[in-house]
Amino acid sequence: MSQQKNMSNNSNAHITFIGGGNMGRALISGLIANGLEPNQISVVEANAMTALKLYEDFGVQGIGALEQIAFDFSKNNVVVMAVKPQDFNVVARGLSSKLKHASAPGPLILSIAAGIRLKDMSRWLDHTRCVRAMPNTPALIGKGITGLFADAAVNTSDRALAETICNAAGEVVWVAEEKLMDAVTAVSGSGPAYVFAFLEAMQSAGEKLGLDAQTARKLAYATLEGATQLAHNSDEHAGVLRERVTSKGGTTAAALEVMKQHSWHEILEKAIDAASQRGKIMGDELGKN
Ligand SMILES: NC(=O)C1=CN([C@@H]2O[C@H](COP(=O)(O)OP(=O)(O)OC[C@H]3O[C@@H](n4cnc5c(N)ncnc54)[C@H](OP(=O)(O)O)[C@@H]3O)[C@@H](O)[C@H]2O)C=CC1
Ligand SMILES: O=C(O)[C@@H]1CCC=N1
Repeated sequence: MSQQKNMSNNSNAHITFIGGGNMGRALISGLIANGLEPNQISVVEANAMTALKLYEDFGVQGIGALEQIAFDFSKNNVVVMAVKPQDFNVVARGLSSKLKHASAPGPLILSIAAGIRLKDMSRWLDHTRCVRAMPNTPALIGKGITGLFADAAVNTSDRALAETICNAAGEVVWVAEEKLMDAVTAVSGSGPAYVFAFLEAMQSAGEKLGLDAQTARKLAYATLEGATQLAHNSDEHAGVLRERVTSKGGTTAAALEVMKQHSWHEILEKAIDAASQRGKIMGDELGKN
């Protein structure tokens, strides 16, 4: 069930994105669709073409570089750090010099960067009003899910503000320990890519069996969407739903047997574990700066 809250209630909020690439764009799209006015959002975006496209599509004003920012540091201000993890340190240190001039408590900083830990971002920013978020690209159509983590220093109203922003992109879950953000990243942050890879394989398998590309695509996409919604709306475990499709000695059993022989379940678990490990390594390495 959707937990979305309408952003139009946040009439004073101003959200500045630093980075308006794939994920920044997806979140901006969700926020605008949820009632935030374009003049409530700014984007600091190094790539002029990316910034122009955001302006054309959403009416959101682009700022070429951090140095050109003139923040109004009122209480509702939020800065979303949406640059690549490798660029985070430099951007955070640049932002830190701006934050020094802010009246307390300064803006809420919401980081969506994979791996970057709160203690490191707080150190680089010299700022503790920080929350970590891990959204995913279905945010573009308001169907995302975001994992959130904040440490005990972050108060209830800041948690609510972070949640409201992320709700514009879809559902929200909080995790109790920061290390679980790597698991969230591995399951749902990266997750759409696994699903798209699955769709690609379903479609190409259909084509190899003689279906034209359009028909194979339609069958694959509708099946994924229908099965996902069925599972979502059901109280039963996905395994029970799977068994209902699997007639004894039938076609599904033949397919599942091949998937079992190739350790499909284990492969997916290993892949998701690799993503989580990568998040931890990125956090360890980038945190040394
Ligand atoms: N893509 C996804 O599905 C998800 C991504 N994330 C996280 O979101 C963050 C962004 O990822 P994603 O959107 O995919 O990356 P992108 O590369 O698409 O977007 C980052 C954007 O920031 C720009 N940029 C780089 N340096 C600066 C700077 N100093 N000031 C302003 N803008 C700058 C980049 O420009 P240029 O291209 O010219 O370098 C680029 O347009 C990452 O930290 C990632 O971990 C989280 C969840 C899901
Ligand atoms: O691939 C990545 O590192 C980012 C984080 C989650 C999705 N994309």
